[in-house]
Amino acid sequence: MASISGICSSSPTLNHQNHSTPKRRRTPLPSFPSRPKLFPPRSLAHEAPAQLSSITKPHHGGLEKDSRTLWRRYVEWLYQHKELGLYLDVSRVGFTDEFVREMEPRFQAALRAMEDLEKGAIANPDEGRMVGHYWLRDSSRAPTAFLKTQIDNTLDAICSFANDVVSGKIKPPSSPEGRFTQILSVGIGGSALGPQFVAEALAPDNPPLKIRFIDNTDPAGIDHQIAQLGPELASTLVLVISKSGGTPETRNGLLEVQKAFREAGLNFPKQGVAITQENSLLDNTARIEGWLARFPMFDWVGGRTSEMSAVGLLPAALQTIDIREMLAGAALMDEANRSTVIRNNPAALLALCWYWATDGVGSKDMVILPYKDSLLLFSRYLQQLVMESLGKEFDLDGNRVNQGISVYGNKGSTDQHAYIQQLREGVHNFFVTFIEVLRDRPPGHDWELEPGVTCGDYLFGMLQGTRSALYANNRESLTVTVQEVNPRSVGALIALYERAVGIYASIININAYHQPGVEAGKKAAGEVLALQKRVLAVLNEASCKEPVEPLTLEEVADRCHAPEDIEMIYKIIAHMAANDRALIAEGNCGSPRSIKVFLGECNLDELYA
Ligand SMILES: O=P(O)(O)OC[C@H]1O[C@H](O)[C@H](O)[C@@H](O)[C@@H]1O
Repeated sequence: MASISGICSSSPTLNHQNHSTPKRRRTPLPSFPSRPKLFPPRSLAHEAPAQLSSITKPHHGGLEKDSRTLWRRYVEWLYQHKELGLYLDVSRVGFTDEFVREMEPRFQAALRAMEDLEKGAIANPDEGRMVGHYWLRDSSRAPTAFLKTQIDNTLDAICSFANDVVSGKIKPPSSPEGRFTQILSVGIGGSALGPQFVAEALAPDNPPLKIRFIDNTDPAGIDHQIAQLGPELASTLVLVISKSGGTPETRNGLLEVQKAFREAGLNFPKQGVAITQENSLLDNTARIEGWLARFPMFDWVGGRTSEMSAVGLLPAALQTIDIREMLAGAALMDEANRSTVIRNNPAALLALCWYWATDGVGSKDMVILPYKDSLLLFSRYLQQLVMESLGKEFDLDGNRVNQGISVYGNKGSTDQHAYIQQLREGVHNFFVTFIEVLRDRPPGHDWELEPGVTCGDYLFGMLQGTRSALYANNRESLTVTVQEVNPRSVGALIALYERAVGIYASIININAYHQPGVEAGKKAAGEVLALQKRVLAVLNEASCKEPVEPLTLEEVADRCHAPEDIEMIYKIIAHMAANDRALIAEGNCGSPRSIKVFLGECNLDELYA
């Protein structure tokens, strides 16, 4: 049985007295008259970002290649958080001193805005909301006592519930094991990506409860998860996670899982947990149906920054991941990111490099390359955090900017056998962020597969070799180094990127905390389903005729009063026919007929042969 003491062992508040202010190590270097200019300075427009794209970045004919100069730059700019053991190396990004000087005022303004945000300002003006994910790891910073109490009580409830489940005190009503052995998480976007990343990074090899995810409305994917659970459905704790409580994919997943419970003769509410905003559709459903537990999400926590809320903390705690250590790591990183000195503020340093590398307009992609299997999902997690925050059509002044930075990557050295070829020699449309983990194996577990060389040495060599090879061909990179993958370092990494995105968003003058674009997609999906209902009604009516009245595609479109949607109508019919959807004929006109009767008339091969 897993030790339950490890879940929420340490004291609830941060041990502030040993918080060491991050120090920059200065190796005394031979003095030289002035720092070598790595690039001709480039003027930076201070106008609205709309003009930013007019900047013509000086052709990077070549980055500085002298090794002694690079060593000096490495030492000069290396950020170290001694207590976290986290380093940030920006030396392989070629920004100039002039660039840093020119950006200083904008960074000071961004850091002031971040300070206001943490004090409870309406930092999400489009939705009129505060932005409070930083309060989740240091509730003393919440702007009101009420919010602080909510945060603390929720954390205590999470720890208590998780301890009771893991210990078997809370158990499923009827399961051979007599305890919960599985977690089925149903959620999407920020209600899945954080829990998935953290599970992959931190779950023990044999956790007391193994987690799996339904994060889509794909029937086959849902069937696969339920089939893999098999009889263990009876000992599965189902977490239904949705901040809004109304996301269609999550709702569909819930309905499908509840159907599986019915068919297995199981009582879903006794194994269901809801994590959602209070009084949401999901919350009310869970309350009325008497689910096992409900945990709140707060409107001032966005989906993509919810890993330190119940969304991420409950699934992690149920896997015996030490969530208070995650929170502590994030809090230490938050503290470092409040420095007003750019070079002592790792999040500001990241944002500075992102701006330089992408001209402040996203001209290059962000390739995330953790050289550690357990961090495989970090890039998927960052895709939402970075792209849903920065990918915006308008800035805060209404200028059309079409901003953003594209993110991709998986893990090294594996990706060296996939796309690094293009990075090394091909189109130069990216910069790389290496995530380096110094410890290869737990102490005493290392093994030399050849004299003096371990597997981890190869991984280290591959990372360093790739960094050098890319830089030799003028490809810029950052390196974030942690000692090992543990709750504290994962918490710190999450906090580092949450803050860097927030600072960068201020620099480019956009709202990082709303997502208007996704509503458009949801609306369009609703229109397709509404059209499908009209198509079915038309075909049902026609199928009542004896003999069946075959309709042409045009006739179906006309009867749907949607002649302009003829292509979508064809796709709808083709999809339904591929799934053998029968027409449930209205009234009592015979047995249901296959929709294929109509597809014949609508077959493109015949129609437009
Ligand atoms: O947690 P939910 O309300 O179900 O939302 C799930 C996801 O839906 C949308 O895609 C939003 O853009 C995401 O930010 C959010 O994480």
